[in-house]
Amino acid sequence: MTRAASTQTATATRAQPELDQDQPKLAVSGVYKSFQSQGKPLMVLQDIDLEIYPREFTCLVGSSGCGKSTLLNIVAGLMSPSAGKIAVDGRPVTGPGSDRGMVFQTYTLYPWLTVAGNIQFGLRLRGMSRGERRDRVAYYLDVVGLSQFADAYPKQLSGGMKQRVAIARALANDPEVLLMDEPFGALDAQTKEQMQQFLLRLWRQTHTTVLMITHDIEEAIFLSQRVYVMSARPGKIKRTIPIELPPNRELEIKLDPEFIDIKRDIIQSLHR
Ligand SMILES: Nc1ncnc2c1ncn2[C@@H]1O[C@H](COP(=O)(O)OP(=O)(O)OP(=O)(O)O)[C@@H](O)[C@H]1O
Repeated sequence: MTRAASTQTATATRAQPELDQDQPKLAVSGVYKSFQSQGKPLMVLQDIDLEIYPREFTCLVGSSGCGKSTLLNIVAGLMSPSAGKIAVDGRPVTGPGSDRGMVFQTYTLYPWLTVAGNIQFGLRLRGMSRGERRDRVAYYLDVVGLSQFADAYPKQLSGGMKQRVAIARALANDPEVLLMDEPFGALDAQTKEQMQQFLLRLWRQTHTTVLMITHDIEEAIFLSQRVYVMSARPGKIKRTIPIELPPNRELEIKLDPEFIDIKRDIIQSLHR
């Protein structure tokens, strides 16, 4: 088999794994988190339970300071919970791991590496052969529409392009779950909408399981199958809202009465 063919096969295998839809890909059970603030405990998360199923795109919304990033950092293994458990495919999370890819709001690309160098950084650390790395980088550059920019440096890219590289870098490591913390928060309104369309198309192509934080309620509805609404501190899951819109969504759907009803419902939940 040629290398290109073997990459295509590997990619097809990644895109359509055997799935047990009854088993959550990511399970968060009874998570609490307190910090010490001015000598006193500050409870930030209280009894958080989440179950995210294979291929689901889910968003977490909540007011500023309610503990969204804290929760995502705990799921990423960057912080320990005060109580409770996290599991990916039933395996307990005890620290960071390649089963969870992370994309942050601020650009976290290595400025001294090219776009291709950034995407293959983790693959090199994992000891992947040069040929495999080259194929995988080419595949993900194509997926995010940046093949022409393989040799460019981050400073030569727009904000939206940098985030596409960050997403490609996370996906190239084949994570079981993609975690995103306000990935489009720093972009202007128009680029943000382009990125939402891009991310939805990408998700339809790869069917990665996603947990994303956003302040933007329209963004959450547009992208998700399910939206979790958190209460103000201490953050609890106040509501879980299934988004029963068609999977093939275009931006115009944001003007649809059904979309607006869901938005009103989420806003009222946040204010209640
Ligand atoms: N390391 C820390 N030590 C003490 N307090 C912390 C620490 N990290 C976060 N906090 C506090 O925990 C609370 C939740 O913070 P977090 O960043 O998780 O909220 P958030 O919902 O993501 O907010 P935003 O939407 O504004 O980003 C805040 O009051 C914050 O000040």
